[in-house]
Amino acid sequence: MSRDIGKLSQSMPPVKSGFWLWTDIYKQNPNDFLSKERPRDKCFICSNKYPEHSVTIPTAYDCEKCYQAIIEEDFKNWTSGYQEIDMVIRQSQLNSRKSNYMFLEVFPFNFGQLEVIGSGGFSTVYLGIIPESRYWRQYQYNHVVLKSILKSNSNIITNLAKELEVNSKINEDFVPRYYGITQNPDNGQYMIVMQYVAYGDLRRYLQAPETFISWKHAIYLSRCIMESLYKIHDRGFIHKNFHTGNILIDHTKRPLISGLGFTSFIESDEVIGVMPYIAPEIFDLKPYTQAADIYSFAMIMWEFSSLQPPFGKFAHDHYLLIDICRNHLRPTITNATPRCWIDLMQQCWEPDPTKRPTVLQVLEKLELWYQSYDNNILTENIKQFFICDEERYKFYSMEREKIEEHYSTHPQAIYKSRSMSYYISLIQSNQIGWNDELERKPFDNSLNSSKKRLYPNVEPESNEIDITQQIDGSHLSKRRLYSI
Ligand SMILES: Nc1ncnc2c1ncn2[C@@H]1O[C@H](COP(=O)(O)OP(=O)(O)OP(=O)(O)O)[C@@H](O)[C@H]1O
Repeated sequence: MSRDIGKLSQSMPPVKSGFWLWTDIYKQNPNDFLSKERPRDKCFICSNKYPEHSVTIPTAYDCEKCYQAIIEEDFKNWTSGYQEIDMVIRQSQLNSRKSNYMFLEVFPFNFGQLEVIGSGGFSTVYLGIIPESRYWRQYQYNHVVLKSILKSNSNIITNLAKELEVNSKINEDFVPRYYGITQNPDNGQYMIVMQYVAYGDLRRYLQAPETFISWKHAIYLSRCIMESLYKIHDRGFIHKNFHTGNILIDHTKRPLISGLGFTSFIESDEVIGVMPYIAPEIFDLKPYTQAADIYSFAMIMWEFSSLQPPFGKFAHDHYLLIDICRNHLRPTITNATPRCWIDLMQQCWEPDPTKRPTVLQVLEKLELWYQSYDNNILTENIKQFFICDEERYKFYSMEREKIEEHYSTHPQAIYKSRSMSYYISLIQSNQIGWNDELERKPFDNSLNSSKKRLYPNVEPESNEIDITQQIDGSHLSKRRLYSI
């Protein structure tokens, strides 16, 4: 998994950073291109004065006008085969100076032997080696990731162009870098070329044998995730498919948010996602709001507390969905969870989206806990995190077999994104309306039905702890909480 962490690419040319096109002028005579003899305050090609600074070794790239001209001149030398995609790539190259040299390109299909490293609901993900390029760019590793798009529809090219555009525009270090696009000549399939993120997705990271997720680390990761979500919401975006498979952990153990622009692959009003992370109102055809991402985050919080994916011991079918939407079933809270974490999580998974906190409110709490933890300020909350850490140690000191059993999921628990259209139509055919649903309902048989479908091998018995009393004001029916 941590293939070549820390091993930087050996193949970088010894020139300045940024967008660098291997133009003929450079290839034929690098000395001429990088001459020290030229004037340092104006462009040696067009004689325009540089805005404020003088440069040490003047190149054609120091002048905005000539920079654009060189890039434009090169447009005739490449194409993806589709004008729509070419336009997005061209724009990213023209903007690259302003966007911290984030640019897209069309790669020849030359990535060495590809190795499958993951798959999502709509894609297979491969690892390949850094390809040859017309440009120079700084890579973190010798590898890049190629993502093939499995779902084909009539708009595949438009959608691919949209995905590239959204991701190149975000241009922040909390998303994995998109490098461009390539096409496999054997089957004509298009693949997105992107940054290789060393530790893979958060779900995998949480369960890796070498990982120890202390509460402090859980708070740190949650805080970074919410910081990124804040930036996404602040720009008016909604992620819409926020789950631990879409959060990648880089070599510094910092989370990156992937899957943005993902919904562009979907027919406009189709709901796509992983059932336990989708806010219940979405199944009632309410519009996506930022509060839906907050609900998904509650599930991620639960995953940090239990070290299991939500509803992992359940089949992800319409029985579970009815329990979630109509009976407000939520994952069982483990007894090794600090009170403040439970409170925040419960606020985030409120059935009524208007009662959920905003991303900023969540972020403020996480920041406060992180700072207190880091500075050893022993508030009541922090003491609880310390106590719960002791339970963590006990969990991690169990035999690996038991730990694996804890992680195991029901064979019909599906953590890859898929269309929810079928389930939505079932929910819609149900007579219970959204407003009735918000009334506090007694536990009903349908909940028992999904309980019966728990994965038989992993149904916990001996270590059940009933802490229903601890859940203040909960409208949830009696829940059994399992120690980890
Ligand atoms: N840039 C990357 N670097 C390393 N691993 C990656 C990268 N992108 C994806 N992966 C791995 O491949 C898996 C599948 O990724 P993909 O984006 O196709 O699906 P996903 O994120 O699980 O989303 P979904 O199922 O919602 O489509 C991820 O969960 C992760 O383990």
